[in-house]
Amino acid sequence: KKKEDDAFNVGINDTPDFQASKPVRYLLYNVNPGEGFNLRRDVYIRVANLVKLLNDDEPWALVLPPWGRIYHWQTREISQIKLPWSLFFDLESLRRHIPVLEFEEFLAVSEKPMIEEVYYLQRYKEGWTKWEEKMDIRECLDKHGYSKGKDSRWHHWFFGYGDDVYANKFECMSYMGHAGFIKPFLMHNSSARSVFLDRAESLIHGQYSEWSPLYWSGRRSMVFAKHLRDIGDNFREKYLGSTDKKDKTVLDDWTKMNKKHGDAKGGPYLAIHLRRKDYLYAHGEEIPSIQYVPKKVKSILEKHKLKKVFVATDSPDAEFEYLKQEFGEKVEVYRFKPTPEEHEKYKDGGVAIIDQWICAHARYFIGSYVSTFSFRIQEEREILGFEPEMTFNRLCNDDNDTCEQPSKWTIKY
Ligand SMILES: C[C@@H]1O[C@H](OP(=O)(O)OP(=O)(O)OC[C@H]2O[C@@H](n3cnc4c(=O)[nH]c(N)nc43)[C@H](O)[C@@H]2O)[C@@H](O)[C@H](O)[C@@H]1O
Repeated sequence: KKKEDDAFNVGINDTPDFQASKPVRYLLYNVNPGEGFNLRRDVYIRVANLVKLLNDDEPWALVLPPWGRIYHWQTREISQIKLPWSLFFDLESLRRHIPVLEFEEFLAVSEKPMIEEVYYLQRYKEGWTKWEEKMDIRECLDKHGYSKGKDSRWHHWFFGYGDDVYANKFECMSYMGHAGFIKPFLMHNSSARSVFLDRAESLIHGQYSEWSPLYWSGRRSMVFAKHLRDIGDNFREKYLGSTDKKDKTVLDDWTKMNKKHGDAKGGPYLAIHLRRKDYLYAHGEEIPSIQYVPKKVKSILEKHKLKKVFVATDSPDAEFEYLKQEFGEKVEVYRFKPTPEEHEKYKDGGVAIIDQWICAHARYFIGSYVSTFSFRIQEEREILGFEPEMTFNRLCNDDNDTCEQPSKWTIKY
């Protein structure tokens, strides 16, 4: 009990008095295995805000799902499972929003490596014709990867911890609703100390969408880990002539930041996120081919009197070298390459975050069509206080220069 309270109390400074009398409960979750890193970040905000709402009535802590087995993390030479959130994010900042703990911390405060109840969220078998919020325990519809052993325990991969960790109860739940809609169920239909919601992407934002201050509180709390920010900052200073003081992008405790559009100036470079690889199949018709990129970017460089371009991309080196050539000698083109030690330590996920961080500090940013990787950069720039015109941009395909530009999801406090 003592250990549990310690885990809950880390960083929480507004715990209402009545909570002291109730033992903390733990919410765990996971997302559809096929989803990428940046959609997972969005699902975190939904679940975090559910925990925020639960804490209005009783003490709950969110157990952070270890990172691993993400389709896009393709560097085979490095191990990329059981990664803690502290590798990518600043836990102190997350804890200024809600109580969180790493999965291994949860195991350490648990008497047994056991999760009491698992609910696997799924669709309604009969489909739906009108949107209404509802939830029902139902037969399982799809392959879910949980199996009941002879020991009556439920077994699963559990982020790579499945040899030890098990669940006592497993059920499928058809669910249609925003994240907060499951709160009464968690409070009144379950008394489990730990509840695991699998396929948590089924919980939608609802009224707590990108337009709401609550969304943005969750989003603002997702500050990148300092070791990654430092690498990005060093790169900015060394190659792009960019420092926070000069560029007016100084980061403070997020709960104290309230930047206005135009407060941030950004470094003297244009950044572009060029999503390639599987994107060419998924959205090939909406993005330009490599040789068109410089043609489309040059006029923007001239307009903003910029001579440096930073490229964040998942494309192979040869494609980047080709792009560099196409820009010609007058434009300096950069890409971030980690040292082997940095790559080993911070993984593909960390390298991608460094790319996002450098893009977030550019004077002008151009993203890729509907990429969640680009969306998260746009949000970072909203937090820093850039003019929306310098952020919500994308390149059209080769035959078009007047395609629809990204929606301006501006920050709300
Ligand atoms: C086609 C769809 O695209 C969706 O991706 P999209 O929203 O761009 O964004 P993500 O869901 O983050 O997935 C893309 C992943 O590819 C890598 N990646 C992409 N761009 C860069 C980059 O500029 N630098 C670095 N270092 N890495 C990059 C990175 O691992 C990133 O998490 C996917 O979530 C869906 O599963 C599907 O694949």
